[in-house]
Amino acid sequence: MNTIYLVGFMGCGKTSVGNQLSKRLGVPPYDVDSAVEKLRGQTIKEIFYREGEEAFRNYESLAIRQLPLEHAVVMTGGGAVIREENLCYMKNKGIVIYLKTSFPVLWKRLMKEEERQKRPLLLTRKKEEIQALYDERRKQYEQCDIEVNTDELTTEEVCHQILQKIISFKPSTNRQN
Ligand SMILES: Nc1ncnc2c1ncn2[C@@H]1O[C@H](COP(=O)(O)OP(=O)(O)O)[C@@H](O)[C@H]1O
Ligand SMILES: O=C(O)C1=C[C@@H](OP(=O)(O)O)[C@@H](O)[C@H](O)C1
Ligand SMILES: [Mg+2]
Repeated sequence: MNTIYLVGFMGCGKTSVGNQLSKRLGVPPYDVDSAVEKLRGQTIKEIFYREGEEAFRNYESLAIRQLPLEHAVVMTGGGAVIREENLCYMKNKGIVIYLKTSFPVLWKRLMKEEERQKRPLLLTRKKEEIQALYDERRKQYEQCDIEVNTDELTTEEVCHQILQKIISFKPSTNRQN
């Protein structure tokens, strides 16, 4: 089985759906944020505050390349696609799935205090700045292989749609090995 990479903005459900999907497929889940935390022995929040976002992006890019290339579900962080080379790498190695969610729905999910506290960008930027980030990143997310709109779906339903869509997915012939 090709590795499945989940991408999309913070709060679209990559971590929750990825955990369910990996169970359904009987393969391990790899959350890139968790891999970075393990690599550095600090939380994402601590890394942002102590070392800065650029350092976090370097660890994130490294973690994506250290994960297995087969039989796995990989949940990226929302900013993993900022670096074009990360998106190219994932598209080349596996199937990239975009969990598409409208900004008002994301905002509602992210404003729960426990969700907000986990995400340094939400603690340091205003709503308009986060919306601008969302608009800016959309172009990158839209280059993925498969899209699933999560607005009206439960995480189980998102998982089900992914399973249906990957059955008929044909990888492009210009992949590089
Ligand atoms: N389809 C969904 N419907 C309702 N709530 C969701 C859905 N997907 C995720 N959530 C909730 O949104 C929050 C963020 O989910 P998470 O999986 O951490 O997203 P991500 O990893 O993409 O940032 C969690 O509280 C989660 O339960
Ligand atoms: O969008 C981003 O830049 C980030 C998203 C987070 O992951 P989730 O998308 O899982 O929240 C995490 O990687 C970090 O806080 C930065
Ligand atoms: Mg996550």
